[in-house]
Amino acid sequence: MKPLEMILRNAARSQKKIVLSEGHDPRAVQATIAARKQGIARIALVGPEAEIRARFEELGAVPDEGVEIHDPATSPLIDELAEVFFQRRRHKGVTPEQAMEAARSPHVFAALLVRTGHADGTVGGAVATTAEIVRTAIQVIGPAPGAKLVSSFFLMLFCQTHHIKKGAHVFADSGLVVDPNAEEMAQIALTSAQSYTELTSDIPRVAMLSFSTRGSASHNSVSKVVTATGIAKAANPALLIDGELQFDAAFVPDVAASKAGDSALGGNANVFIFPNLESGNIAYKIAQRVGGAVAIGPILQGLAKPANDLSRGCTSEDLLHMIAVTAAQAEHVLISAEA
Ligand SMILES: CC(C)(COP(=O)(O)OP(=O)(O)OC[C@H]1O[C@@H](n2cnc3c(N)ncnc32)[C@H](O)[C@@H]1OP(=O)(O)O)[C@@H](O)C(=O)NCCC(=O)NCCS
Ligand SMILES: CC(=O)OP(=O)(O)O
Repeated sequence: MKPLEMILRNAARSQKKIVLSEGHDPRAVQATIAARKQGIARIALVGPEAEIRARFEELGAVPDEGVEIHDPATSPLIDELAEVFFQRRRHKGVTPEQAMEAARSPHVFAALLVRTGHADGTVGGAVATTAEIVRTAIQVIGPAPGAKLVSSFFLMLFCQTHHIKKGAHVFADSGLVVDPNAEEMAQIALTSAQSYTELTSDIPRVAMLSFSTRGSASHNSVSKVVTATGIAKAANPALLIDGELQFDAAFVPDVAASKAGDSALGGNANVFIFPNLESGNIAYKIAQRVGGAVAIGPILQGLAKPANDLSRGCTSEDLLHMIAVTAAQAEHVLISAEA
């Protein structure tokens, strides 16, 4: 089964409640209608109620029983949520009044719904910037137990006829950590490998990317990738990981044979770890806009509960896919908690 079909099918089976923090955006309402029609998830839309209802009317639809609308301005949950925010941020000098003001912001309200168990995961960022969505997720939901670094990845689906290699690939970090040091790059690799397995049920093959393969160039940034690879290998000796490699040596078996004949990846990596956000963000947009890949993300990893971002250039279909991915992550949070 194709990875996206599998993710959509698993989401439909789990029936999670996913919050969209930009509930008034036409793409959010379109994605809600599609998610309900395909039975992918229950949806909570956060935003001004009148505007959200107007969007449904414009689309000739009405919210069904699987859709909740939460208007922070009138919500009966606001006191409970503001108190939770206050308790989470009082050590930073936040006052109860400031907590109430923060809780009325749709992104904070949505993250608080997840934090308090009123919903299973949240999606925003079709309008807001990544920085706003990520800061809210870190502050309200917080890192998973034992996780030091929150990072992000794109699930890249190569499914066009011209894609020689089809299937799901991970590009990380393409959305969040701007300039990771070696320790952080190793952490991104380890978490991304785990995310790949969670979403595809497949074995991760991790390439640590650089502009150099096996010492073909020498520079501090190349050394960083070599060190990061060593740290990740030491932390998880069973992980199939190699670096430093250029993208062609990680993706094209013939090039791998000539540039890195000893590589255990053999030019068949499926998880690509970029040395910094510049390369990761630019690479995903080129693969999407020139290469025709489906790009789902930025998917956040290392959080206690799922909270995901979008590109402001996203379509309602991208949002639908992100709802399904968020539901899949929520299912894994549940499984880990039960284990
Ligand atoms: C995500 C981002 C906003 C965090 O930036 P920041 O300036 O460090 O944020 P702040 O200093 O306000 O930190 C907010 C909190 O998050 C924590 N934090 C920041 N980055 C973190 C990370 N990667 N993992 C875990 N915690 C993190 C900080 O420790 C801080 O915690 P505190 O408030 O409890 O002290 C920043 O990394 C960023 O702008 N990234 C690029 C996003 C972007 O533009 N991407 C391109 C488009 S996708
Ligand atoms: C992920 C990303 O690049 O987001 P945006 O396009 O909104 O900046």
